[in-house]
Amino acid sequence: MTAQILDGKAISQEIVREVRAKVDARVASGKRAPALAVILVGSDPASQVYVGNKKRQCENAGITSLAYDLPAETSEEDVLKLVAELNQNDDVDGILVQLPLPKHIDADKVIELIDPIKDVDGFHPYNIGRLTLKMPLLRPCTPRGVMTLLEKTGIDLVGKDAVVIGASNIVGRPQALELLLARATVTVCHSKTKDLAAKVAGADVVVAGVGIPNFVKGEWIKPGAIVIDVGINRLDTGKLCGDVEFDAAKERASWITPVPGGVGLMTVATLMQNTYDACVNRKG
Ligand SMILES: Nc1nc2c(c(=O)[nH]1)N[C@@H](CN(C=O)c1ccc(C(=O)N[C@@H](CCC(=O)O)C(=O)O)cc1)CN2
Ligand SMILES: [Mg+2]
Repeated sequence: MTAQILDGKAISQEIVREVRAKVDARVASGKRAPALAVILVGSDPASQVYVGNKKRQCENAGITSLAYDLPAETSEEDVLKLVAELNQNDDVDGILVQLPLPKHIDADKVIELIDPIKDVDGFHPYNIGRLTLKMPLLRPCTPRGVMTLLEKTGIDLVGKDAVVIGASNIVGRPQALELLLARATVTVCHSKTKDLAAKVAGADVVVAGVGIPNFVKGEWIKPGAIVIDVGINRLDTGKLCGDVEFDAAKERASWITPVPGGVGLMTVATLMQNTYDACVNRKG
């Protein structure tokens, strides 16, 4: 079996077009466009690419983006002060702090200060709590983007055995909650998991988000499984690759996401949806 490609490029463009239509209707009715504040501390090259993609998609979606590009030496106190100001600014609907932050800044502290109604990354304990309790409000972009990719492709998850590899706050944990909401049976694997190969071999759906190139071997994949690769690893050659051995896995899977061109693009498109949603939640 050769897998079909879950096309993050086409579906992310569709999502951004849908957001654009809603923003245009909103502006035509006399309301202002949604506004997103993006805070980038330092000059990590990957983060610069991601933030650049976010700003470009804001333009495509008709969302106003406000850039706060701060030097790496910015103190934690100054970042917290900026977040507090943006919380109070009625013209700002969404606040995003690009991760990772430099080591001297406590990311949990910064995230917890963001007003949950403006938390378009969905990382605040309030929003994660709501997702846990089956009452989602703003949902983390990567896991929500994965769910949209599956929904728009017509893939039903009810009753499927899903294995999530990686238990990070950004990907693994919220992804498990999303899959549970879609009524899959979910196993979360991490660095201490015993016999990962066997867990993966039993899975109808595999979501890999560990950040290690080619960590998931193609031969582990159950024939016909759906493979979602959240990893974006930069090789010394400059090439991007995922956490899954793509060429081998695609010979066994029924559906697979490419890297690049898969989940990463959905993350950014979902941020546009979340920013629109945050604006409507705040302003009607
Ligand atoms: N505040 C946040 N920080 C981080 C998040 C997040 O959701 N919020 N997730 C990741 C990185 N991420 C978002 O910021 C992200 C990852 C990938 C892409 C993307 O466009 N990927 C492209 C390839 C881009 C490239 O050339 O490198 C693709 O996969 O095709 C955008 C955003 C960590 N930090
Ligand atoms: Mg994300």
